[in-house]
Amino acid sequence: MIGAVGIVEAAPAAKSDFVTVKNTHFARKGQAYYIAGANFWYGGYLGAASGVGERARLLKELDNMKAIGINNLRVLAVSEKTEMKSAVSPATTNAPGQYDENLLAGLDFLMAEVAKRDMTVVLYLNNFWQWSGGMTQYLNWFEGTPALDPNVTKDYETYMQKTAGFYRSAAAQAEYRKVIASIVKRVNTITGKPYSEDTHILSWQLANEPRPGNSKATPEEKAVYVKWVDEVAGYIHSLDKNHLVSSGSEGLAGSAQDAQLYLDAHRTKNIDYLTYHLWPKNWSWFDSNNPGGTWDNAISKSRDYLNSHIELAKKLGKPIVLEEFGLDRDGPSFSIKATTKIRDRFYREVFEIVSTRAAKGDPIAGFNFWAWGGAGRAANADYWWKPGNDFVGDPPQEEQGLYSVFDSDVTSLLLIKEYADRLHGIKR
Ligand SMILES: O=C1NC[C@H](CO)[C@@H](O)[C@@H]1O
Repeated sequence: MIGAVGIVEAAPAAKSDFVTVKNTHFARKGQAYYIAGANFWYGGYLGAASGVGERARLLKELDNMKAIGINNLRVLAVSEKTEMKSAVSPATTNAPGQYDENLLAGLDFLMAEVAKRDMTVVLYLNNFWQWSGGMTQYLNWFEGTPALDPNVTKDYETYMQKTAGFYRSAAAQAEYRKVIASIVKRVNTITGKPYSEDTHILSWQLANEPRPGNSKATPEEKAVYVKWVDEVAGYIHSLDKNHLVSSGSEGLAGSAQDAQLYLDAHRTKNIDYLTYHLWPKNWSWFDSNNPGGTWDNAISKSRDYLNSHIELAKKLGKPIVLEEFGLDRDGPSFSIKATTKIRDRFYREVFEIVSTRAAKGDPIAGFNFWAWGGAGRAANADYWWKPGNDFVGDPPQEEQGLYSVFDSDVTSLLLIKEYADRLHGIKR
């Protein structure tokens, strides 16, 4: 198309080129679209032109993921500078209104390379946890409360209750919306394409694992959370008519075990599909020091969690994506030399349920395992991350090697490919 000044401009993408929801499934380019995805939180960091950027590594990681059928990446789009040791540095937001263009251009580079491989990306715009600064850092900026690091306080209940105060802070919400607008309305500096026109973005996601409060969240806290999800998702849709919006919820584990709350928070027309996460070890269903004695309990609860959330999606008539799940290496060990027999068995159990129910036509739209470690390697004997170290699938608040799938984990990669192929083969 010749523009007014004779510059050839790309014709706007057809609506069908974007991922859309068709009844209880995703559709893309006239076909049913299933996600065989990876969590790749640091993808934009690797894309930076300097500093933490490692563009050669990024291209290799994308090619290796593509080669095993991974078609979707879940990526951290925004991080906040913080004093907390458990958080990644640098950050895309150095202070309210001060954004790191080098890092944000890294996301541009990632999106340009994702497009070349015809992959899609879910971009999350905040974090309920501290490993990227997140909501607790917003509260430090705008309410003067300390940025809480549960790795230091060892008190998750207090952390969750305080962090949910983010939803009620007008000043924090105003900056959060400013950041959202700066990303959603961003023009990719590599491709020249507005993000709102990028058909390789599958959805904007409110945050990583937003929770209403702690396990004893009050009715008032739950109501604030439901209103926040609806209003922020509506705000994103007001900025971008093309893309889907999701919450980033873990499901019941992130909804104070309250199914009604999970349904109420995702009923709004502003939330296009449901998300859920599955963490048997984090939720104490599985003890990796006693795998034989806890496997049956873990897998039974996991199967129930996997299936019951698909039933909740049916209730709302929306697709659902299992966008996080993981288990640690045999031993347990953080070492890349440790085998992954138990994790592979768990992955297969998860993949079987997801792929079987997707093939049956149930509203499960796919998976993203947590998380792609690829060529990254832990740098320190204690397995903790320090600035300058490789990024791996485990963010800085966890040992580097805890849940990562590395490029040398051949049995895991073959398993992922087997089920990616199965999902890609579903015709609807
Ligand atoms: O979003 C998340 N869910 C679980 C991961 C592993 O514990 C964690 O690293 C991340 O905060």
